[in-house]
Amino acid sequence: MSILEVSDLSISFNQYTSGLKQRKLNVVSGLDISISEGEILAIVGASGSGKSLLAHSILGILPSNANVSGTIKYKGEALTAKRQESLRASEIALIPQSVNFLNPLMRVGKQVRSPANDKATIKAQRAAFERLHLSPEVEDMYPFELSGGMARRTLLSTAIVRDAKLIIADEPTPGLDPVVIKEALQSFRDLADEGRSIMLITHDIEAALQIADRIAVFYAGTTLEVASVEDFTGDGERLRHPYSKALWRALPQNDFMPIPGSQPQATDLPSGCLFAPRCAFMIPDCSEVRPDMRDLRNGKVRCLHAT
Ligand SMILES: Nc1ncnc2c1ncn2[C@@H]1O[C@H](COP(=O)(O)OP(=O)(O)OP(=O)(O)O)[C@@H](O)[C@H]1O
Ligand code: NI
Repeated sequence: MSILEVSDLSISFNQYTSGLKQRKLNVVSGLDISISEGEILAIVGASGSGKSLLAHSILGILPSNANVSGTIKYKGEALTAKRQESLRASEIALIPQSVNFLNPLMRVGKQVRSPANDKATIKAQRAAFERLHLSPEVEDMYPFELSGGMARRTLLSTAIVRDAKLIIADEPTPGLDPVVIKEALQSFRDLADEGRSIMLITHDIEAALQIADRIAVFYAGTTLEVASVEDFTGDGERLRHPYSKALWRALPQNDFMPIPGSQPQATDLPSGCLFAPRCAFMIPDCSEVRPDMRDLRNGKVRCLHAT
């Protein structure tokens, strides 16, 4: 069963331009994803493709000038603002993109346990630190004393102590050395194998492929494909969307050929398929119709002629 289901999510921002004119900036449109119990869904996509906004909309922490439409269901029930607030403190944990999220004035052990500070929580915090290779002294440190890797592991231990059921990790590995990345990724896999669900947001397809079950490929605020990890193989012949194939081939161990062109801006989205202007397989229809997400070979794709 899906623990989280996002359907047809769109997010726009009201912006004032010169002369107090208002315009609506559509940054996410028609986005669909789901995560099952014990599953790791990786979200990959270029900077600005809407990954963090998806995370923030699930948690209900978008800025006040955001307009949201579509449905987000957690355990089969719609996530209302009230439910989001109580789940944020219990079952759903965000490991934010910025480590500035840590309170600079509070010792990290206390912070990880907060708001509880009873014996059982102290025990759980110490066990989580041990599990993530944070030595006992770290408990009494302040955030400025932590390295980037330690800060990220501290944030992850918060989710473990709280026994979160759904962990949303937004870029948990940038700037870490390869050994630490490997360890951090393995801890995500272990947590999923215990039955938790994880949304892993990353630029790093190779990292995602090491631990995820499925990968959602984001582009210009929508999902172009959802594929299982096994589909990323060979020349990319099992992938469905020309963009996912091109991303796969652009990896260093493959052809290492970048995709010409760049992702369109929210102010200037093409009217048909969002990828059409860069697509080597584009036909005239592609610039007229925005393709719906459809099921294809045990995955999903948003492309008129993917087979
Ligand atoms: N408060 C806001 N007002 C207007 N536009 C915004 C706002 N927040 C985000 N955006 C725009 O929405 C788009 C998606 O942003 P988002 O942070 O989700 O990207 P991302 O995929 O997480 O990128 P990155 O990989 O760089 O973290 C971007 O183009 C961004 O400029
Ligand atoms: Ni982001």
